Amino acid sequence: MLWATRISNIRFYQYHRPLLFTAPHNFRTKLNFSSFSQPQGFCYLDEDCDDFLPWLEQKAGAKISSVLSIGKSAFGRSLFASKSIQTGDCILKVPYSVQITLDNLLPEIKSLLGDEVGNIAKLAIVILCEQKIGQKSEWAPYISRLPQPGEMHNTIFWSQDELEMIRQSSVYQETINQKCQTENDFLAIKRAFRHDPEILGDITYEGFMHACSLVGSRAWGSTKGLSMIPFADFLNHDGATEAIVLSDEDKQDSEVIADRDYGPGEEVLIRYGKFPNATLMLDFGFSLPYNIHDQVQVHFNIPHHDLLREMKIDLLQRHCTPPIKDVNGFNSSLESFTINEVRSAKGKGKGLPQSLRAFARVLSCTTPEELSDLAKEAAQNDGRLARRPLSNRSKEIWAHEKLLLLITQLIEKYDATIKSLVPVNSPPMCGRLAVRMQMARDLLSGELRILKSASMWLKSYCTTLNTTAYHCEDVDDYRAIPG
Ligand SMILES: C[S@@+](CC[C@H](N)C(=O)[O-])C[C@H]1O[C@@H](n2cnc3c(N)ncnc32)[C@H](O)[C@@H]1O
Repeated sequence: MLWATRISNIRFYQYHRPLLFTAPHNFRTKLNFSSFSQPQGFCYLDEDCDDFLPWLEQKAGAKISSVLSIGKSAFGRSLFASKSIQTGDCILKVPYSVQITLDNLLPEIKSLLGDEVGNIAKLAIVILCEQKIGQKSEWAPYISRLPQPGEMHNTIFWSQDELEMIRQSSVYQETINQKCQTENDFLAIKRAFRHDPEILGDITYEGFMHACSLVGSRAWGSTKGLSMIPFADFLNHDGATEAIVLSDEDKQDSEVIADRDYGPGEEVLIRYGKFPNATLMLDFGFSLPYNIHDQVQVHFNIPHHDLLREMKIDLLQRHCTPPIKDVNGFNSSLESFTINEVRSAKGKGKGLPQSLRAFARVLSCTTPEELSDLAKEAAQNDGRLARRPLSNRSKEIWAHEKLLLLITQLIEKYDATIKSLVPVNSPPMCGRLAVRMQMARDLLSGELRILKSASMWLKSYCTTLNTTAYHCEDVDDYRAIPG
């Protein structure tokens, strides 16, 4: 599903859709298995799916799983242990031959679609073609089990009023970008099929958007491209687990290895990726109440009234390393910065991204000489700009107080928005709105938590600068995370 590069910068965005990510099979040796069992959801077998695994195994001509059953969870279908599972057991193997990939695109359709149509859209067309032929489709038992539009909460389906709840977060803009991309793909497909109306001539934008969201939330990306992996895609997500979907090129299958023991009836979860709630909401239509991978995007501008604005922009651009990508491929570029939870306010541990602090130091310069000193210092070191504390204490304090002010303002806005969200149990709240409001609350409180941790760190740093003798080499070990 997600190898995620999320749009993170309104000015510099390019559209990369996250997809579930399969790791190569030998990745299993690196997993750090925990062996204790935690109680999880109980299994309510999904009788509608009794025939699903036998059908898929017959199609594959191979055993896929003898320890998992499809059941009902609080979040749609899910897989549950049907017998005891031990840490390290292979719990399912889905051969490539029963996965849906771009190879399933009919040649007459493939030849009509150019490169302007993305792979998610192309795989969505495969799904739409199979939906169109209904029970005659060789994939009917799978296609008929996919969630219906009304069951999905990806932010692309949210109304403008619902989106207003998350305007504060970067996911708002990302949703608009994703809608644009889907519209562009739809128009390109309509153009491609205009002379052959019998091929999906009746395709609607709503149907296409639904199919794209199904692919985005259930397809895995690997070296062999994008694939929908029936049965494995009934597994729900837990951001803390180590179990992921692995690809075995030699055996030509996708596998999952248990990262802990499970008792019969326990829900088995995997990790789709180390995704913050913003990504989970955009691409999967859910959020976690407490997400350890949460992060927040902040935007910082050089004011137009700054007399050195052009010089500063020029300097930053000359020293701008290629956008740093974190583990999920998120960008941290010139004026948009990704902040992860800052673990310690006491000088040790991870601090704010260095790129953000560097930006603030450049901003603090008031003469061309100061800017040129920063450029010289960068040339004498590793080439990166303003990574060391400024030699002038007041400027170093000013730069960090400026950041603190920005973060404090954001905290106030987040606080106000969260307070404006009506408690979920206050009637009359319809089901769909209640779910989306809770997602908005999870998202904003997670981002607020990150901002508060950054604020604590900055306050502590400024206090240190104000209260101790200033030797910029000493504060240099007040660690910041690379970025
Ligand atoms: C790969 S599918 C998993 C199977 C899905 N539950 C079903 O009914 O087919 C991914 C979807 O499951 C749901 N989901 C997975 N993990 C979840 C979680 N931890 N909390 C809420 N919803 C979850 C979301 O709707 C997501 O888009």
